[in-house]
Amino acid sequence: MSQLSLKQISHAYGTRHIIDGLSLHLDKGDIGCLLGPSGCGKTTVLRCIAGFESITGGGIILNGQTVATAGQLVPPQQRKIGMVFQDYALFPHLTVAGNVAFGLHGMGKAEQQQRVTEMLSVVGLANLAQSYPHQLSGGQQQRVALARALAPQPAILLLDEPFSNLDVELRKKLSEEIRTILKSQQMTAILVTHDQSEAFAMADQIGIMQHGRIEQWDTPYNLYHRPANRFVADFIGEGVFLPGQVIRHDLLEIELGEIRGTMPETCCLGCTADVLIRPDDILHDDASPVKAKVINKAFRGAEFLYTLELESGDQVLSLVPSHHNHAVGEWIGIRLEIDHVIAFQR
Ligand SMILES: Nc1ncnc2c1ncn2[C@@H]1O[C@H](COP(=O)(O)OP(=O)(O)OP(=O)(O)O)[C@@H](O)[C@H]1O
Repeated sequence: MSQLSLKQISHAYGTRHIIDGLSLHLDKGDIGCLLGPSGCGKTTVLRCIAGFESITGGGIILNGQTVATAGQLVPPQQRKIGMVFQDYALFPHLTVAGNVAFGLHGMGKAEQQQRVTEMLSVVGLANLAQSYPHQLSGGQQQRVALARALAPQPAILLLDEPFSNLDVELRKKLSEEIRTILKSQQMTAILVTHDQSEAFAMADQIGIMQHGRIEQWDTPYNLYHRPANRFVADFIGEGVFLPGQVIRHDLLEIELGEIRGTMPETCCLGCTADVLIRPDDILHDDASPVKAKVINKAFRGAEFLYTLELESGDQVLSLVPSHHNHAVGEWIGIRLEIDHVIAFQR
């Protein structure tokens, strides 16, 4: 069942067009994410959904109700929206329980207390109900903020860079935990971030934004393996583009060998295409006749990410199990093992 639809929405600050005919759709219980470079308009989209900004074109439909069109705006407090921000925004003078109860006015005392207990148990903080925010860690404070936002059972939850004040390890853990909590509540949510691993850990659908538009709205898997254009291919994951000759409509040749797969229509026979090579497409293989020189290496625990120079001078990346510890300057054997072609016209 559809919970949120943005239909060709536009927004301008004065004469500056920030959002330009942007559409997306979420069903109930879906977690969406807007991911893109700084300034592309992610927060502005969130503010339009919340009702803090009006739109200059298109429409926003939330839970079956049109909440915004050009010139018409349902005020934020009538939209049943929950929000979680990066700075937690907890009330320092209220206990954890008091913070969670804050949005529950209009409810009987006993019912309110029951809801607070239930939400604190959902976020795993039942034992901290009487603590104050300053007595909690950053991750715990963010879970209180989440419980507070979920308590009034909003139609949708908006999360604006919710983990950016936390260290990398905690971010990863908390994004997985919060996804589990949202799914357990069947809560529809939109997350804004510029951290790809956060987006991948949390979202069912991700919109890659550039200049106020969504370049591709898709699952994390498809964004990585089937990027719709060069911008998305560049933005998502790691990799390099190598020149390739289009030999047939289903065959390309690059320096490292032939690649089979369906070519995009824009790549004509005989043309040179730019072929995306991910680090997991290049395997280290001592027996391979193809050699490459180690230019750089980054230790990642289980793996090294090697930057390798081919004979032509072009560079590729390769993820290699970290017990293969080669020195910079060394030539190592590599083999191309690529599942499908991602190529764009030059
Ligand atoms: N209140 C405002 N008045 C004028 N321009 C604004 C206002 N808020 C944002 N902008 C501009 O709108 C553009 C989009 O801003 P927005 O905050 O939506 O981007 P973002 O993708 O969320 O960026 P970031 O990742 O850096 O938070 C930016 O160029 C910004 O300078």
